[in-house]
Amino acid sequence: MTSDVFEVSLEKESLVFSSAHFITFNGNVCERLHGHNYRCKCRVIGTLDENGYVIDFIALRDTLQRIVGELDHHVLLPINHPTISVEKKDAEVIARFEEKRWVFPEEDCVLLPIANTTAELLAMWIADQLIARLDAKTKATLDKVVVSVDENHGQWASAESSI
Ligand SMILES: Nc1nc2c(c(=O)[nH]1)N=C([C@H](O)[C@H](O)COP(=O)(O)OP(=O)(O)OP(=O)(O)O)CN2
Repeated sequence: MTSDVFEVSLEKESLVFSSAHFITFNGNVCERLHGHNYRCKCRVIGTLDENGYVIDFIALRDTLQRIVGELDHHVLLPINHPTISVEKKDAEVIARFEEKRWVFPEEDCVLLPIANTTAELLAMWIADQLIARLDAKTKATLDKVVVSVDENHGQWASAESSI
């Protein structure tokens, strides 16, 4: 029996980020600012390179670790939200939703080009970052990346990106 398609996956204790966020749901319901100890894992599907790898575990691990490290201990804010506005001004970030207003030091925030900081959209952003940051050589044999984010003890959401 032969196989043309292989998969590697990473699920490690170190792939965590503790971040603050709030989302809206059902139209105009806006959560209070709160935090999660998020966990992240990924799967990469593809063919084998000359090493017999889909991708080097080490390259994948270190790249994903850097991405989640950039989210760790930050406030995550969506810049493509239809009704939350996010503005940078004088080294601060001001987020507004209806009558509510939050002001944070700019250095404490990560502004993300997504519509809501749901676990699904965080997973999508991380998958896109992972693909963008893996170098062209490493990406040569990859077909698909699946990133999963856990918001709260087993509440996982996943995003699948084809390359
Ligand atoms: N499919 C999704 N559903 C929900 C998401 C999400 O990202 N994707 N997010 C939320 C909220 O962010 C909510 O804050 C989730 O937090 P959680 O702490 O799990 O909610 P609870 O308050 O019910 O749990 P506690 O254990 O009491 O903190 C909702 N749904």
